[in-house]
Amino acid sequence: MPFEFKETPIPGVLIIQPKKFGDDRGFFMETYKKSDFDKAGIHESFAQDNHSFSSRGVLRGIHFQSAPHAQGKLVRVVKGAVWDVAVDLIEGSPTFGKHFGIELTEENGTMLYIPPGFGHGFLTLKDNTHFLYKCTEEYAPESDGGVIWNDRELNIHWPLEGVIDFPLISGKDASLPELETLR
Ligand SMILES: Cc1cn([C@H]2C[C@H](O)[C@@H](COP(=O)(O)OP(=O)(O)O[C@H]3O[C@@H](C)C(=O)[C@@H](O)[C@H]3O)O2)c(=O)[nH]c1=O
Repeated sequence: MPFEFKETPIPGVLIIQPKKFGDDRGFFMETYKKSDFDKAGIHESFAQDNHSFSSRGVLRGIHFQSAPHAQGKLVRVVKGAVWDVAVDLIEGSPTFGKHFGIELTEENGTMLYIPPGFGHGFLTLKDNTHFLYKCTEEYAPESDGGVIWNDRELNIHWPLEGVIDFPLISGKDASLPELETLR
């Protein structure tokens, strides 16, 4: 199989390592294949592909879309590096409020699958970071939701040291509510 799927401490969140075929020209890799993802338990189909570009120290998140537009996401970095975080925001989940973080870089090519209903955010660790992701549902701004990046209860350790003193965030993200409001 051209992918290695690894479980994380949060059921449903998967680390996916694609296999790179390098040669004199560069490399080739598959980044999504329905049959292999199905075998690994990812049965959702994807409806939208996104690409964002950020300078170093940008923090986007923590975002989700609520039902019926909840989005599963398959995320990766093609240039630069991020600290990527998935947060379980599924009501009644035994791991509600728990998060998983991982470094995704141009070099490691690692991908993360974040199930529908989860929150997602990332901090860019390098300048000129290009972030690509597939979503299982289309953008539905009326279903937009989020949690503030530095929520005390979530207690996410964003690796800001050596990157930036305070992350660059959008006005929208600066006014996101605390986790408590989702209960
Ligand atoms: C997400 C999105 C935004 N937009 C528009 C709305 C707005 O004018 C502009 C920027 O939107 P945002 O500020 O929401 O972009 P951004 O902060 O990059 O939002 C993204 O953050 C990461 C963490 C995610 O997980 C994504 O699902 C998405 O929520 O792009 C679309 O047209 N389609 C989309 O799918």
